[in-house]
Amino acid sequence: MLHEDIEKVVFSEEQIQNRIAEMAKQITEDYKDAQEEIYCVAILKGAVMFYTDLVRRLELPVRFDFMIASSYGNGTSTTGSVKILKDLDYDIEGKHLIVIEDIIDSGTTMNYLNKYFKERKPKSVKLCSLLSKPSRRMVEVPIDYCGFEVPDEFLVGYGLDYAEVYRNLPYIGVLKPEIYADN
Ligand SMILES: O=P(O)(O)OC[C@H]1O[C@H](OP(=O)(O)OP(=O)(O)O)[C@H](O)[C@@H]1O
Ligand code: HPA
Repeated sequence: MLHEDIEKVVFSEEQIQNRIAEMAKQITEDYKDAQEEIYCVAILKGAVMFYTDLVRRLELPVRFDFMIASSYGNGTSTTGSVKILKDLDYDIEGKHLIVIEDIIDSGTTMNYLNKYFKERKPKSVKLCSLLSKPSRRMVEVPIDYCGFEVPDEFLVGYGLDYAEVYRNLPYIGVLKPEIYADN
């Protein structure tokens, strides 16, 4: 039903947590002289697990904000159109922004959101993504902090869903082929 649907584990819970600790150390170091709050924006829903694990390890004054963006529907490839279902709560003009994503795949979502953020004139914007799938990229998206590069496989777990299921797995894996409705 849940674990039984997984063909293989790609990143274990331990591998994910170890990498997040390294990323948090790097970000803490990079912003240690900022002397202002860092606005950490999660792009939900996928980034929920990564966000909470990462920010609790940042030794910096952080402000939480959340956007909900969606473009995948129930399939395994982007629809190409990004819907913002929830906007930022704060005015980010003149602020340091770190955008926190679970995965950059085709790049469509972040390409769209980058333009949106830049129009709001933050002091700086950096992108932090746990995963990057470079072989699927349709638009270039610079990633400042990347956890792991992954091959061209549809991944689930640790926030990543297939048709809204499997987000609560503590590891990242690949589903058995018979699970996909579009197979
Ligand atoms: O680089 P891309 O091809 O745009 O793919 C990346 C985006 O896809 C996923 O979101 P999704 O639209 O599935 O919404 P979700 O976060 O609610 O799962 C993921 O969380 C990223 O935001
Ligand atoms: O591999 C993926 N898995 C789940 N959601 C995604 N959104 C973009 N790529 C993926």
